[in-house]
Amino acid sequence: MIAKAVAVGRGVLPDAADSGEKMVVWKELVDKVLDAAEKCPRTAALIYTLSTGEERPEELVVPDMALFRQEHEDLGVGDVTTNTARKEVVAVDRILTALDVNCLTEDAPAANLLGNSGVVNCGVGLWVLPSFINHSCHPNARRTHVGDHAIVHASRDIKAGEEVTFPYFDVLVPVSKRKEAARAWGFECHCDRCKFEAEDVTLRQELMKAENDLVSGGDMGALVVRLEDKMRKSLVKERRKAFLRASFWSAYSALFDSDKLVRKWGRRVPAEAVVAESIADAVGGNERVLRAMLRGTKDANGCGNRLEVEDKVMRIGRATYGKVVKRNAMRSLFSLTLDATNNINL
Ligand SMILES: C[S@@+](CC[C@H](N)C(=O)[O-])C[C@H]1O[C@@H](n2cnc3c(N)ncnc32)[C@H](O)[C@@H]1O
Repeated sequence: MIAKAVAVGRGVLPDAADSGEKMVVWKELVDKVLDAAEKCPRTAALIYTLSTGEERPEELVVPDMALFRQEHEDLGVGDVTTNTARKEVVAVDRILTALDVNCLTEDAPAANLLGNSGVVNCGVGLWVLPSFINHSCHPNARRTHVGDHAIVHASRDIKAGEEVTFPYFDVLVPVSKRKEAARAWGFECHCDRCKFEAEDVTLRQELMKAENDLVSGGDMGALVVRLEDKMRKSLVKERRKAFLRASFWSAYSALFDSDKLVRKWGRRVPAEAVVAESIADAVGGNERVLRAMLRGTKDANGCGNRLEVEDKVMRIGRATYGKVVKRNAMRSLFSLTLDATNNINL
């Protein structure tokens, strides 16, 4: 429990009700991983394939996929990877850095957490194959956690040969914020969306002004109208429009959240569901986009007839929670996503 601390201010103090509670989840995970690596050479070999975030790109060897297959257990690990076979005793430091870089948390922007009866543990875990998934600000995948399972699924259509990517951090923010977040991870993001937003000379002035206005507050409706006008006049293509709408998502949602702003600016901006749909097509579905789509489709403004609306909502639902979720379960998820009063009847 949080209480008045012995030293100063507040602190965490256990009371009788906390007996048996886990104190340090991370340590338990580390102990389990080290134990598994000591007992099982294949597990150790798998963990040694992971990046520590410190290698030069040319040092990163593409692992033999045979290592990821169950039947590999019978083959003996020594002849499969070159950089792991020598390790007889587990390299604790190596494993700790790999865990730091590769552990997935359930509260990450790319994750949904299902089946915990509403209790969010924000747990941490290591899943080796998903650990190879890189970040993009134009991501195409998310994951859904159910118990110990991490299900990786597409959040928009993926072409054959296109790299599967997660958002490691919130991508519904402007490019400078995303650059900061990538730096905290220790890399520079060079995805197509970042390149466009950082380098487009026609839009540079407008985007800088919009970012400043976003920080300083003010009328978010005016910001959105200016951005939409500029994109229309500069003949910005749909995909790029969607990138910018995603970057200034907080301004769009502030506008759509306010009846006053909708009355003032509503006729000069695309409908909420249209914005949500374009963002989902470009950066994948997520709960915030889904919520906007559900709310925006209530008046079906610019979204087509009822069947088309249903189809679009289901598509973003599948992008958010995965295709494995059945229609009835999806309805329940929608009602959890929206508050009960806004519930839409699909
Ligand atoms: C979970 S690993 C992803 C797989 C990693 N690329 C590998 O080869 O094992 C995370 C690390 O990958 C690198 N990374 C991920 N996304 C990146 C991106 N968009 N640009 C540059 N490096 C990235 C960073 O070094 C990051 O710390």
